[in-house]
Amino acid sequence: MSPDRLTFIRQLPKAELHVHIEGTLEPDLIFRLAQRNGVTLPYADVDALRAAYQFTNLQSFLDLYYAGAAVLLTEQDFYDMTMAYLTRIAQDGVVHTEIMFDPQTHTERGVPIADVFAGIARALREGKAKWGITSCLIMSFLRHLSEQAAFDTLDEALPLRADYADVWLGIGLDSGEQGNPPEKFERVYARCRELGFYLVAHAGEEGPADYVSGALDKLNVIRIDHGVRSEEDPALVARLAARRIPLTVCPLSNLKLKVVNDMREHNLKRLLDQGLCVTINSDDPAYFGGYLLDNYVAVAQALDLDDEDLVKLARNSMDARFPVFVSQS
Ligand SMILES: Nc1ncnc2[nH]cnc12
Ligand SMILES: [Zn+2]
Repeated sequence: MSPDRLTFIRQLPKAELHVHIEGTLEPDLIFRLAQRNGVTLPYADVDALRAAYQFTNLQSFLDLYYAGAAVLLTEQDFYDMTMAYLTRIAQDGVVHTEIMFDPQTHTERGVPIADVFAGIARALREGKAKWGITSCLIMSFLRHLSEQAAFDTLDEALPLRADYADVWLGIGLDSGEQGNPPEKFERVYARCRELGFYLVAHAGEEGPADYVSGALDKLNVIRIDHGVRSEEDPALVARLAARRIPLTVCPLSNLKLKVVNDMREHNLKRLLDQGLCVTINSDDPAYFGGYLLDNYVAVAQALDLDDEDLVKLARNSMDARFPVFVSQS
């Protein structure tokens, strides 16, 4: 790509709406934190760890992702991870980020949930002061765990809400999709809705289009994370277009997890052309080979996107921010 085109994309004001903060842990930071915390890793060095990043599907990635997150133990660790991510995206023209985190991954290892919130929020507040990047948190439930475990996590987190009223705005649902339909979390989402959180959920990444309909109908989400398999149901596509339900699509993730075999086959442009509010996101940039700008570049090249498409994608990302941010701007 020409330097001018890259500058054009970098300078578009962009929001990142689908990133797992644990998925921003770069191998060198994993090793540094492991050393600091006395955690032994089953890899000799950074290169050996990076060499293990060969995924065949979502689960093969999740196994490594949860293992990598095991180096996170203290408030400072969560701060360092989040600060590293913000430092990186500040160079890419990202003006706003809505970050998912998985407290259950940490509390089950004995890490206090208060330390998870404190470290991430401290970095987000500093990131706003330093670079003007606005941000918020989406606390996500692991869908391979039970409904009860999600309720327990919510109960543990709620006493912290007042301290993080400026950042904790959303609820999400992630981890292994197959066999864990949205309906499993219908009651938890109903409670979160009563509590006034913005609701999102992963659906239609590896799971069927039915899971996207389920997330809309049973969970009342305002955005769909991924959603690329919606294309298999034309009535659903029409509904997503008519209601302008944003899809937070993650192209490099889809390629690395073999949701698509070749970026040239990605349906992002087809969905965009059908009037859907498609956005571009990085998902787990440390594992999938690129941050937000890299994702824009990868699809621009593979799908031959023109400037109008790129402006539309960036604008969609700003329009699809949580309503409180849209109304402020
Ligand atoms: N792409 C993804 N899908 C589901 N859960 C995830 N957790 C982190 N990345 C994920
Ligand atoms: Zn994701």
